[in-house]
Formats: sequence, C-alpha cells, structure tokens
Amino acid sequence: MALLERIRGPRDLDGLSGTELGALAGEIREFLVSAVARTGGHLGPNLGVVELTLALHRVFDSPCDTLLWDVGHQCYVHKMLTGRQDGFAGLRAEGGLSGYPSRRESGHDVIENSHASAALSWADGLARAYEVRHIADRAVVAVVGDGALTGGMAWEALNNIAGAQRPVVVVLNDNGRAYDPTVGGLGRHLAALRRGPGDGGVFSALGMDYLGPVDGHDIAATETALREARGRNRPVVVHCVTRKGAGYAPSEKDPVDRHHAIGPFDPGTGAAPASPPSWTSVFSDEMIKVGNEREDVVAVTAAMRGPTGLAPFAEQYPGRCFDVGIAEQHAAAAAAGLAYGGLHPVVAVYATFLNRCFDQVLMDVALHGAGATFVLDRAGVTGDDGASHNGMWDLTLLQAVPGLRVAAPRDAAQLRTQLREAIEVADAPTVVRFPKGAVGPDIEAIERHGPVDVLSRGVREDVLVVGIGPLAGPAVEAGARLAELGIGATVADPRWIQPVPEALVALARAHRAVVVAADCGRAGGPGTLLAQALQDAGSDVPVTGLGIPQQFLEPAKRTRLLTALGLTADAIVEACRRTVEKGLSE
Ligand SMILES: Cc1ncc(C[n+]2csc(CCOP(=O)(O)OP(=O)(O)O)c2C)c(N)n1
Ligand SMILES: CC(=O)[C@@H](O)[C@H](O)COP(=O)(O)O
Ligand SMILES: [Mg+2]
Repeated sequence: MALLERIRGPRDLDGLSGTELGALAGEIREFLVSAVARTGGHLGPNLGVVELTLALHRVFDSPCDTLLWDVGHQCYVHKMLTGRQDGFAGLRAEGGLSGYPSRRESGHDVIENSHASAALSWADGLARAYEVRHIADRAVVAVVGDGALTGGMAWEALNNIAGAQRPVVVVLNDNGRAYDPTVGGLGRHLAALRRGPGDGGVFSALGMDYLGPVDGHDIAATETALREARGRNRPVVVHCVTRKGAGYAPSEKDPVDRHHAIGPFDPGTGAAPASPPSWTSVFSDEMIKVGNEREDVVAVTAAMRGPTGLAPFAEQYPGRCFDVGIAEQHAAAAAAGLAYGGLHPVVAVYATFLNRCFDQVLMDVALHGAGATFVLDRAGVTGDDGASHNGMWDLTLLQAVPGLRVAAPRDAAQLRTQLREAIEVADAPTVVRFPKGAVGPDIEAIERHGPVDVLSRGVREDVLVVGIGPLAGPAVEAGARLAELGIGATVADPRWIQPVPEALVALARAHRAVVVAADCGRAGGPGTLLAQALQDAGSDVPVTGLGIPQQFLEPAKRTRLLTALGLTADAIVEACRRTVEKGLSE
C-alpha cells in the first residue's frame, strides 16, 4: 500500500503518473476487499468506481467543487481519497465511519440521505444557488447510477437541469445494473448508448451535451471527458461505463448482485457464512405457496427482487413478478392499476422506501379501495446503515390513511398467517411490516379475542403489556419478571395494529394501566393509536408508549440501538413498574 498511504487528500493525486495511478487503483481495490471482508458493506458498487473516483478527484477540486453522490453507497473510494482510510476498521459500526457520505466526517461530503435518485435535484438546486449568489468558479458534479436513473425524481431533475442550461456535470456511472440488470425502456436505451457511437440519445434530445460512452476504468479517458465537461459550462452528461465488482473475481462473477451489499466474508473466496432463517426468507417462502394457490396474486419490486425475498417467486412464476426499477411511487400507483385489473399485487419494499410513495398509497390505492398488500421489510431499527435506513417512519405516515390495515407479525407462523389474511382483503390496502434479521422461535397464544392474541396472564390485571411484532418476545419475558415483582401483567399481541382492534381497547379497559412497546417511531405509533382509541371510548386508562423517538439515529447494531431506545424486556418491566406504582400512589 505504498502509494495509498501517501494519499491524505485529493490534491495528493495531482503529481501521480498514469502508471502510478494504475498501481494506486490496485492498492485501493486490495484495501476495499480486505476492509469490507471484515465489516461488511457495499463492496460491488465501490469496486466499480475506483478509477472513476480517482479521475473525479483529479479533475475537480473538492470541496470547492461539489461532488454529489446519488445514494452514496459508492462513496468508499471517495472517503479513502479524502483522508478517511484509517476509519475503515469501524465502517458502519457504532461511532465509526458511516457507510454513506457524512457531513460530520468530512467537508467533502454533502448528501447523506441514501435514498436513490435525489442527487440530480440537489445539483440543480445548488447550481441555482450559485447563480443567484453570482458564484461562477465552483463546479457542480452529480454521480448517478443507471439504476438510480430509473427513479422519477431523476427525470424531474434532468428536465430542470436541461431547461435552465446552467453548468451541471452529470456523471452517469453505468454498470448496467441496480441489484439486478437495469430494467425497462431506459435500461434498453442505456444499453444501446453503451454500444456507441455516442449520439447522446435522450440526453441530447433534452438539450444537454453528452460525452461518451467512456470506459470508466480508463482513468486517462475518463479524466479527458470530465475536463471537457467542466469546460463546457453548461449541462453535460458524461456517460461512464463501469463494471460492478470490477477487479475482484468473486464480486464480478457473483450471479446474485455482484456483491452489491455483503456481510463479512472470506476475502480469499468471497464466500459469506450462511445466515439463519430471516423474516425475509419466511415471507419469500410463503409467497411461493400463496402464488401456487392464487393465480391472481402478483408481486412488485422496486429494483430489489433479491433483498426483499421476491427472487424465488419471480423464478417460480416468471410472468407474475414485476421489477419496476427504483420507482416506489410508480410501484404503488401501478398496484392500484393491477388491482383494478383483477389482480392482487404484493408490493415488497423496505419500510424506509415506503416514504417515497406515501401519496400514491393514500390517493391511488386507498382512495380507490384497491386491494393491494404492501410488505415492509426492514421495518423498525436496521442499524448499520444509519439514519436513512431505519424503517421508523412508516406507521407515522400510514396512520393517516383511511381504510388501511396494518399487520405486525410477532414470529414466522404469524408472518405466514397474516400475509394470507392481508392478501384476502380485496377492498382496501393492507400492510405487513417486519424487521431486518433472523426470526426467533414462534410464540404460542393462550387466548384469542377477535384478532388479538393474549400471550400470558398474571394473577391480577394491574397492567396490560402490548408487544408489537418482534417486541412480543420481550413483552412475554417482561410479563414473567413482573410476576416475580408481584405485579399482575397480561401480555397481548394485537397482530393487526391499525385500525386499533376493539378487542384490544376492551382488554386495555380491564387493566389499570397499559404499556405498549413497538419498534417504530413513537409519533403515530401503536401506543398513540391505542391512547386515542381509549380516549374515544371514554376511558382514562393511562397508556405509556415505548418506541423510537422522532430523531435520526446514528449507525449501530440493531440490538444495541433497541437497548438504548428502551425496547427490551428490562425497559418494559421498568415502565410497567413505574406506571403501576404511579397509579397506586394516586
Ligand atoms: C428510493 C430508494 N429505493 C431503493 C433503494 C435501495 N437501493 C440502494 S442502491 C440500489 C441500486 C442502485 O443502482 P445504481 O444506481 O445503478 O448504483 P450501483 O449500485 O449499480 O452502483 C437500490 C435499489 C434506495 N437506496 N433508495
Ligand atoms: C444502499 C441501499 O439502500 C441498500 O443497498 C441497503 O444498504 C441494503 O440494506 P440491507 O443490507 O439491509 O439489504
Ligand atoms: Mg448501476
């Protein structure tokens, strides 16, 4: 790593010869593979932008010139070149280096959101700001992937960038894939542009200059194109053709997603240890069975067939799984169309990406009484990916949607059952939410009241403990510990959390206090909804809601965050003890 050690900032690249740059690219790849093998992370996307990032930092003078990374999962090389090599031992760890750009880490970083297709809008806004402020010497450069370009926001931005003719350099990092090969007419169009001879296609038609296709692994050629783009002083697309996973055979050959995002692995072979059954794999398995029984059930993914567990369904029923690109808004509105056409769509997205299509869920699906099921994977705390990826906003948003029903299964058996219950609903949207990671053992109910399961009972009805989804386990544990403290606790799992089941309200009214624990934002979470329902029913039983405060969480392991947020058996016991003691003293 003789060269890499000398690079402490982008300007250290200036004096390097072509041969040295080639050698440096090799050292960067070695570093990436060994670092990500230890921590896990976005390996394939970063291996694919080694030369491109070197070229960008040689042509543009960050942070005076602004580099905007779309999604930001491909920023590792940028971090290495901007003084952060030493932080990679703690990549995505608590107190360590973020897996995305982070303003706190560096003045070279701008966009932290990591939700795709937004960087071109930032670029347009920034270029406008520079124009208004008469700043002419700072370049605005946005790096966007071909996958991210399938998102509608990217085209809203291109419309504005092309219309205004302000200087913006759009670097299209085209590796032909998101996780899977890039879909649709755009995917086809980019493939044609990649073959040359450089006619500019849709970008020229919009009124932007087009440079390319350029081999994004040829540093000199990429630098030449970028310098030319900078000099044009108007909107230019530089079309760079790259390979995801480039330079590391196990990634380049990975048939699934070129190691888009991988856990710790063996750097010698690229193999990662097998993972235990997860919530995703249970959903995946049940979808195959449902698909076999109901031909009208179809699946929709926003470019995440593999990670949402839909890949096996797509293989089994090839004409019934639709990858719409990174286009959650389209996915939701198209689901309304699919439902109107006599099908039952199951739209599988990560909970955090549901934010993108709130209006479509509300106005296209719910308003029209469409029977569509939204499966929200990675709901609740996800951890390593930091603030942008915690699935903690969904219930806050969804509480506002009339007629929508939300299921939060507590275990694998309930996930299977509740997925089926959701798909039975033909006249309203349904949502099934579950977290990231391994699914625990099934938890048997001792009673059923309407949709509500009672999981355990104490000697008295001092407090009702409501454990939502994966919090049911800690709630049961808390119930047992409360018995030892002489506090009578009933532990319940409503299973369906929105609208609040009448049976849950009745159960709550039979107790002196209620504690609700849920892995979601507290605003509009199940605790708030139950408190409202009790109030509407004229009850003054106090409700304590445990959940995630509406704040942006720093990266850390899910279990660490749940503990810090008070979403554990211990914290539930403490909340019950406090609320019961308070009740006794009043
Ligand atoms: C709105 C949104 N939906 C989904 C994702 C999940 N996601 C992260 S990266 C990615 C693929 C990006 O493809 P591309 O832009 O081509 O970048 P590459 O990984 O190929 O470098 C997806 C779907 C996201 N970050 N944001
Ligand atoms: C950048 C992005 O949005 C995804 O790649 C995400 O980081 C994957 O997360 P999981 O590892 O939970 O699938
Ligand atoms: Mg791509």
